[in-house]
Amino acid sequence: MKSNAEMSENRFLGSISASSIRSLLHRSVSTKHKTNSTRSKSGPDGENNPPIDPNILLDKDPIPKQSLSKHEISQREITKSDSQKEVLSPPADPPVKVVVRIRPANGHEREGDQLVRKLSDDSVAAEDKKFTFDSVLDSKSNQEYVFQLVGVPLVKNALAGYNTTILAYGQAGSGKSYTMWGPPSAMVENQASNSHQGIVPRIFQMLFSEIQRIYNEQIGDLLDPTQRNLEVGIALSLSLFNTFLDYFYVCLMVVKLLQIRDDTKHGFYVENLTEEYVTSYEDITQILIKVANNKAFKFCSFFHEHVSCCLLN
Ligand SMILES: Nc1ncnc2c1ncn2[C@@H]1O[C@H](COP(=O)(O)OP(=O)(O)OP(=O)(O)O)[C@@H](O)[C@H]1O
Repeated sequence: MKSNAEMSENRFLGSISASSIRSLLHRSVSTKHKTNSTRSKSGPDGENNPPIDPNILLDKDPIPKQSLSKHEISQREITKSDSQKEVLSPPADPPVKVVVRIRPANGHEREGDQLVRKLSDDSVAAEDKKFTFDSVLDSKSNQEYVFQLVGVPLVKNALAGYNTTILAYGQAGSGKSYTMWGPPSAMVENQASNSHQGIVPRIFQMLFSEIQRIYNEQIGDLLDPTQRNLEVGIALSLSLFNTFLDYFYVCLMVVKLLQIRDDTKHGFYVENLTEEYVTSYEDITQILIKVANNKAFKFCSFFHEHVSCCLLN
C-alpha cells in the first residue's frame, strides 16, 4: 500500500518523479512537507547563482580549449543544444528593477488632480520634482502589459535557476493587490476569461506551461546518445508570506504569529513557516482557498482593514 504522501507525489505532472524534484531542492524535506525554516539564499556562498545541474554542459570545460583544434572546439560548441545555451546565459535584466504603476483615479479622485504624473517611460513628476525609475506605467497600462514587463522576465530567470521575488510597495489603496492578484475572482477563473488577472496567477500559468514545454523538449534529448539522461522537475516553493507582506507585518505586531530570523547559516528565514509543494495551477488555487479560510488570515485582514484604519485616522 502506498502512503498518502507517496500517492500525492506521484500526481506530479503525470510522469515527473518526486525524486527529481527533491534533487533540485537545496535542502531535505520531510514527508509531511513541513520545515522549520524558509531560506532566502540559493548557493553556499549566499550569491543568487543558479544551481549547477549535473546534466548541463557548463562553459567551464574540463578539457582546456588550448589543447583542442579549432575544428574540435566548434564541434563541442555544436553539441550544446539551444535550450542549454539559453539556460546558461545570464539574466538580461538588472538584478533589481523598480517599476512604478500609477492607478486610475477612483470615485473620490479626479483624473486631473493627480499629484504624480508620468513624464516619460522611466520618469514621473511629483509636484515640481522629477524621479527616475526603471519603468513607469500610467493609469492606462493593463494587466497583460504589466505581466509582460515584470512577470515574464521573472519566470524566465526563475527557470534559469535564479531566485526571484516581486515586492509590491505602496500606500493603502494604491493598487498593490490589484497588480499582484487582480480582483478576488482572478485565481479561480482562467486567463482567457479574465483580463483583470494580476501578475501572480499569470506567473503560475506561465510557469506550469513552461515546465511542461521544457520537459517535452528534454524527452527529445534522451534520444541523443551523446547526452546523459536528463531529469527535469521544478519545485515551486510558494511562500504566501511574501505576497501578503503588509498583512504579515500587522500580524507580527499584534499576535506574533511567526518570527523572521536571520543567521549566518540560513540568511533570512521565517521560522515555522509551512511549505506546500504544488504541481499544477489547480494545486495553487486550492492552497489559496485554504489560506482565505484561515482564521489567522481573516483576523489579519480584519485588523488591517479596520484597526489600522482607526489608528491612521
Ligand atoms: N490599475 C488599476 N486599474 C483599475 N483598478 C485599479 C487599479 N489599481 C487599483 N485599482 C482598484 O483600486 C482599488 C484599490 O486597489 P487595491 O485594493 O489593489 O489597493 P492596495 O494597495 O492593495 O490597498 P491595501 O494596501 O489597502 O490592501 C481596488 O478597488 C482596485 O480594484
